[in-house]
Amino acid sequence: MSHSERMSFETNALLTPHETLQMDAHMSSSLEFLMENAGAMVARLIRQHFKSCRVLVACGPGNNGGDGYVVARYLQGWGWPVSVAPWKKPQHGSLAARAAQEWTGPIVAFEAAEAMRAELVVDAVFGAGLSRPLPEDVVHFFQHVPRCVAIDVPSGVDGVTGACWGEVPQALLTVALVRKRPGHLLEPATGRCGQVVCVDIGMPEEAFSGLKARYWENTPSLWPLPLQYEQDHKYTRGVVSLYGGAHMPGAARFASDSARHTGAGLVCVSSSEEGAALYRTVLPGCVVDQKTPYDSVKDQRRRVWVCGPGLTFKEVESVLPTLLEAQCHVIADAGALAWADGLPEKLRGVKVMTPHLGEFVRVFGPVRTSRLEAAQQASKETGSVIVLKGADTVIAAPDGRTAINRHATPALATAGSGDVLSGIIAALCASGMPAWEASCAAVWIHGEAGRQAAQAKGGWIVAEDLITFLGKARHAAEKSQKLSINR
Ligand SMILES: NC(=O)C1=CN([C@@H]2O[C@H](COP(=O)(O)OP(=O)(O)OC[C@H]3O[C@@H](n4cnc5c(N)ncnc54)[C@H](OP(=O)(O)O)[C@@H]3O)[C@@H](O)[C@H]2O)[C@@H](O)CC1
Ligand SMILES: Nc1ncnc2c1ncn2[C@@H]1O[C@H](COP(=O)(O)OP(=O)(O)O)[C@@H](O)[C@H]1O
Ligand SMILES: [K+]
Repeated sequence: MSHSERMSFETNALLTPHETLQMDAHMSSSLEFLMENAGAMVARLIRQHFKSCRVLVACGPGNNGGDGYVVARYLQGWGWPVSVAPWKKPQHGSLAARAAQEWTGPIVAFEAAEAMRAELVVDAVFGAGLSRPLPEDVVHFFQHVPRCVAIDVPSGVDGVTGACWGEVPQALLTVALVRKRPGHLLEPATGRCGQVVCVDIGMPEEAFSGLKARYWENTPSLWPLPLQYEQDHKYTRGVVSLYGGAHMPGAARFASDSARHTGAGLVCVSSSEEGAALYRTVLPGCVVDQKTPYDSVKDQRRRVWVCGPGLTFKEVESVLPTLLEAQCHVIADAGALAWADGLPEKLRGVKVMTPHLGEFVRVFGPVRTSRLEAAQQASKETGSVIVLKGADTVIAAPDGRTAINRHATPALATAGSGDVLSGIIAALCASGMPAWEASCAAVWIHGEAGRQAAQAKGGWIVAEDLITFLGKARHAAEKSQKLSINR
């Protein structure tokens, strides 16, 4: 197995059900051993999280159900009162059927009355590969469950998109096997999973051979940040440019301050005569000029641009086409996205787009699949990195790599927070990071700054607070990277 293959399935890689099936096919002779380990690990976690109580294990006909029978056997072995409720029996001769045969304890009907009698229900009905609506009797059963622990996912969760095939069980704890799945990190599934704990079931390394990770949880090990060197000067750190609008200077201010606080060597702001006078006063740390976009792009150091925060349609119209023609690295947000209302081709050549869902729909039309797939599709079609913002921000690259970020806080839901993000992305692009890595890193640093600011300020912050924590947030990412290298 090559180094890059091993790296690509590091612990922050996310496994799709399809990849799991490929692994299982590769490991067919060890599946019984893996199921035994999976069941044992889930049982151990239950013992860690709960006191001995009446447990009902709800088992489906597939391998998820097979894991359930093993859990039941372990808990019973430790003296817990356990029953199993099979939704449907496993197919004769299957792996799950063998696990079921080894269960010699009580078997009860799969019905709501049994669910109500239990103090804890283990959901081993369906795993993450379910691709049709939950059967009604399963929904009805779980409506009467007091406390629930789910194996793999709560039954009915789509392991890739995080969509729910109907009313899925509400788990307190979800046990992911081998690696988390994208769906564990995406709404609405995240809200149904409770705490997600990933367990090692002894999957051998060769099971990953031939597989290439495409999904990752956004963590600092995904994107090495450039270091500071003795010989650094402002131009080696990178220059960020932006066009400052004459009507909403706050947005340009947030983006430019954020770029500076994240480490950009220099931030240049071009504006109209009226705007430039204002920006000279409010942005003393930036170089402010009245150059036309046409003249600005002649300066080869000014390759990275934020376009959109605080700009009107007319202002975008007067700037963005010139930047794209000059093949500048453009981070398009806010006004630039509104300018492309229903016409994503107007943004062709943009390196990174940072829409929230409303802006995304405005540019690309209604989301008919899932947010995840829609972002991936839009990225593939436009050739831009799409940062689809939200509590579960999706960062999709045109080549299919997709990161999901949960390193954030609801404290970020404050006006100007998006402008801050575009400034961070620009600073990291200007430092030489490729667009997808820069975007992932920026989203993480943004989330970290939000968390630190919220902690310092008692939970309620504004965009200005966020900016003051960006240096510390970048440092936290660097520290985490050093730790993972030394591990
Ligand atoms: N490598 C790993 O990570 C390991 C993973 N392991 C475990 O494997 C689990 C995945 O197992 P799995 O592939 O058998 O899927 P799972 O969901 O159990 O069963 C699907 C079955 O349900 C049936 N079915 C579905 N919907 C239905 C409906 N509406 N009405 C009727 N039937 C319906 C469906 O029928 P079919 O679609 O064929 O008609 C099929 O028979 C995973 O979650 C994890 O717990 C471990 O064992 C160790 C190693
Ligand atoms: N509930 C939340 N949890 C985590 N992050 C959030 C939440 N709400 C908003 N954010 C983040 O805050 C930022 C808001 O951006 P945006 O909506 O563009 O704000 P604005 O346009 O006012 O600057 C995004 O990065 C988004 O991911
Ligand atoms: K399940």
